[in-house]
Amino acid sequence: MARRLTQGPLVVASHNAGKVREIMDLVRPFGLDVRSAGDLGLPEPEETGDTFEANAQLKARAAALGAGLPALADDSGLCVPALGGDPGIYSARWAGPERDFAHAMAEVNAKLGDAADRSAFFVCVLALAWPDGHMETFRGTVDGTLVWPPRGTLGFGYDPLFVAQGETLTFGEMDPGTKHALSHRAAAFRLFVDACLGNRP
Ligand SMILES: O=P(O)(O)OP(=O)(O)OP(=O)(O)OC[C@H]1O[C@@H](n2cnc3c(O)ncnc32)[C@H](O)[C@@H]1O
Ligand SMILES: [Mg+2]
Repeated sequence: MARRLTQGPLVVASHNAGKVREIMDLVRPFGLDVRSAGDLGLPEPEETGDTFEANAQLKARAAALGAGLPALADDSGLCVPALGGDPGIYSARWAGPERDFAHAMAEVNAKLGDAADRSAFFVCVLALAWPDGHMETFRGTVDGTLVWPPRGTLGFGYDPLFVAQGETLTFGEMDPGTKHALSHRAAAFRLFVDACLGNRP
């Protein structure tokens, strides 16, 4: 049995504005009092793990200890089988310190070259840590293909490159509500809700 999150403040342990916006959208119907790590002035820990789980857990743990509150962290990325799973856990790092995703998307496309396999999937691991060290972890994925050139200005990160299976618009062209019906983040979030909130509207 997962530990339930009862009412009270929850920290969203991310410094990525796009992610924080999506997580706030997903959390809003549950009426939780949510604060972001940035609002609380929490530092951004170094992501030294070699899995999405390890990185999500270290971010959640650092924020829970820093704030003295339960904290939800998200570690996510784009995995491309033809590139051996890259950029994967290095998705943010491929964009460099400037977080230049035009550059990162061009890098993915250049490395793919004329590969026949343009399949890709997004992964999102959510980790919920309490200040006493308890942790719950959830993983969601979404399969799709990569287009070139990038399309759309909605979303963030690699969204303009990615068309989910069965769709025609990229995540960058979709309104947020449509992305939430399909995304890796929403899939992980549903597991989190079922396990830890249990009052899905
Ligand atoms: O660690 P935090 O502070 O949460 O922010 P971050 O941007 O560094 O986040 P990650 O370490 O998890 O890196 C994941 C990167 O993968 C990309 N990514 C994750 N989810 C995405 C999504 O829904 N759409 C597009 N790109 C996404 C995005 O570029 C992120 O920067
Ligand atoms: Mg990060």
